[in-house]
Amino acid sequence: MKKIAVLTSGGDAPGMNTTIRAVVRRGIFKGLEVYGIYNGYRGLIDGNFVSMNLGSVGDIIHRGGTILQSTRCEEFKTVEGQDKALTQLKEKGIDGLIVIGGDGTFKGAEQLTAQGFPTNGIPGTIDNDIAGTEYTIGFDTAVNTAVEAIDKIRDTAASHERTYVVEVMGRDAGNIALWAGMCAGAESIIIPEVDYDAENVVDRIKKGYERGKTHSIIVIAEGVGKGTEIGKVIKEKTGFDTKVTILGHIQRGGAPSAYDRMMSNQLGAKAVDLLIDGKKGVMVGLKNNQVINTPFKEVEKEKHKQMMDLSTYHLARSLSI
Ligand SMILES: Nc1ncnc2c1ncn2[C@@H]1O[C@H](COP(=O)(O)OP(=O)(O)OP(=O)(O)O)[C@@H](O)[C@H]1O
Ligand SMILES: O=P(O)(O)OC[C@H]1O[C@](O)(CO)[C@@H](O)[C@@H]1O
Ligand SMILES: [Mg+2]
Repeated sequence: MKKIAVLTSGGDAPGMNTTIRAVVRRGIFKGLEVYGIYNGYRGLIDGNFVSMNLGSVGDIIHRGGTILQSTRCEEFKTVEGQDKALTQLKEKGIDGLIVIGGDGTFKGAEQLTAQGFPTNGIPGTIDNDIAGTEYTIGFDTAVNTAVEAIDKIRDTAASHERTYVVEVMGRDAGNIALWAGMCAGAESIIIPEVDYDAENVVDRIKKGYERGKTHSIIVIAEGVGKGTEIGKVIKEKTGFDTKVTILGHIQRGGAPSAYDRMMSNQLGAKAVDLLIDGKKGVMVGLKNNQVINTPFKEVEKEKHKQMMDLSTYHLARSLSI
């Protein structure tokens, strides 16, 4: 292994830059040449490669976003697209690839691996929805952003005796909603992993007002449906002044938290070390506080929904009566 390349793909996540830095610096430390690929799989197909040195990743450890840019690339899902990518890697003399992204990104990496190109993955997505790891880079920062926002909403909600529905990100997973809802003391948390019971949500709001609460906060994961629809139902059924706030992409930006930076460094370096040791076709991850690796095939097979530990959800409910 002499030359490796790194790319970021799918939705960006705080910590991607720290991870790029870790990959580049660990690679150089281990005597490798390291290339960056711009725009994820799009840049891989187009041959948009750049040579990276120690200075290329200076002053990015604390920055949100990704200096390599990220895209969603439909062409890469086709055999023709993957062939073009493999030709580029061959022409540039690259021996190994590291992809930073989410579940979709690893499906792509699995294809490259199946076609014989050594590829490893690092989980980078705010959703924390990847099987084979208990943590994905960016989740902690996103949750903290959501909690900070909900704390602010609570101030104004209390002043005006309002009910707020706050929609947070999570395409198919309720992890951000669960953590942010629990940490911000939401009355109800609505996530795709648990059947939505509108009557129960309304009931909890009414009971809260009856015992003198001045506000209610309902956190909903976007994967369940539109917060605006739920807001309408709550308003109709309670008669309370109900507002809806969609936090949106604010959750994807900002400086990575210390925890995200630590994970970026640990997982980034491990992905490089594994390639050097000849271990390929795996995603690095965290289990029981240990850095582990899981074959892409298994990452795909396991369903994240079945992995979610719902004890946290039930605990949150018991604390928000
Ligand atoms: N089945 C597949 N085969 C080949 N490539 C794929 C496949 N699925 C996804 N990809 C590639 O990975 C890219 C990123 O996937 P996707 O848009 O699902 O984001 P992700 O990696 O899951 O990240 P996030 O969910 O955090 O946004 C896609 O645009 C596509 O190029
Ligand atoms: O930025 P885009 O392409 O609209 O993607 C939004 C999606 O990406 C994520 O932020 C990360 O997967 C999801 O929570 C969200 O559904
Ligand atoms: Mg995904």
